[in-house]
Amino acid sequence: MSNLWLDLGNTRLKYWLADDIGQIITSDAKQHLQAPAELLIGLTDRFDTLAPEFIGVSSVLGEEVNAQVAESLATLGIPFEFVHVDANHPLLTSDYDAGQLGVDRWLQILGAVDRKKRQCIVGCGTALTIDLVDHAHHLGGYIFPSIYLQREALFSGTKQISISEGTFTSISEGVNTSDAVHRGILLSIVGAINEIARRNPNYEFTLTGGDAPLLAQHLNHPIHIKDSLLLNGLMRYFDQQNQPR
Ligand SMILES: Nc1ncnc2c1ncn2[C@@H]1O[C@H](COP(=O)(O)OP(=O)(O)O)[C@@H](O)[C@H]1O
Ligand SMILES: CC(C)(COP(=O)(O)O)[C@@H](O)C(=O)NCCC(=O)O
Ligand SMILES: [K+]
Repeated sequence: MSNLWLDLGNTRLKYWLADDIGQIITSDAKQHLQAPAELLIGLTDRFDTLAPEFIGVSSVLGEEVNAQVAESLATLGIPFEFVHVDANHPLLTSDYDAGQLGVDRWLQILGAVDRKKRQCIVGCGTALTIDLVDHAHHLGGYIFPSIYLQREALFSGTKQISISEGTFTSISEGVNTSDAVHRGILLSIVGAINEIARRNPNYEFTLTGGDAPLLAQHLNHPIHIKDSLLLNGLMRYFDQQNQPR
């Protein structure tokens, strides 16, 4: 008995194949280059051989793409279900507009939620999200452009800044355009997360998403990195056996 869990984000398609006690058998993350349904078709042979009994899907790609993805999944002849935010879930309540909250943010919170804790969940994906959860009640949060989106915005929004390569490794002041851009962008995100931590001293911080390891290096307080938080949320949502790691 195995299940396939899909996370369709704005940059990458992630999938995990897990057994019925939530142990990961195989997983992968691929940039879908704005063609997730086509990428999925390319993966159907792999999914066929993995032969899951069920496919749980998280997608923030909108109804049109979701319909294409559903069409690709239907060719597998395996039951599948897209997750929708449940404002009255037994494990989690929220002040956020349930019709607007990204299902990935909601599942990341569901994957971490602990009613004995005050938690800050930071999603480090195409958009960077910060969500505050007080004893299993979601207070709300913030959305920022990721470091890459910020660099693209500077590139397209200015005449003289044509920086499109480079690494985000320091928040010390820069002495050339490329360093000033990369350090300024990194500082904007790291500074925001540190400010949220300063304002919420007794919150436990958990980072997830592709950029979590990069950002974590520059934070000046203890944090947890959990790269399978959304997966935990999917398994909890579909009521699979899994212990929060
Ligand atoms: N322009 C880019 N150049 C290099 N890597 C990028 C770029 N944009 C995104 N990425 C990488 O893709 C990953 C996106 O993280 P992920 O959590 O999968 O995002 P999402 O869930 O939004 O698809 C990150 O690891 C990030 O480093
Ligand atoms: C904020 C997001 C774009 C993050 O998505 P991601 O970076 O994981 O691709 C996604 O959660 C989303 O589309 N949210 C809808 C708007 C909201 O949460 O208010
Ligand atoms: K968009």
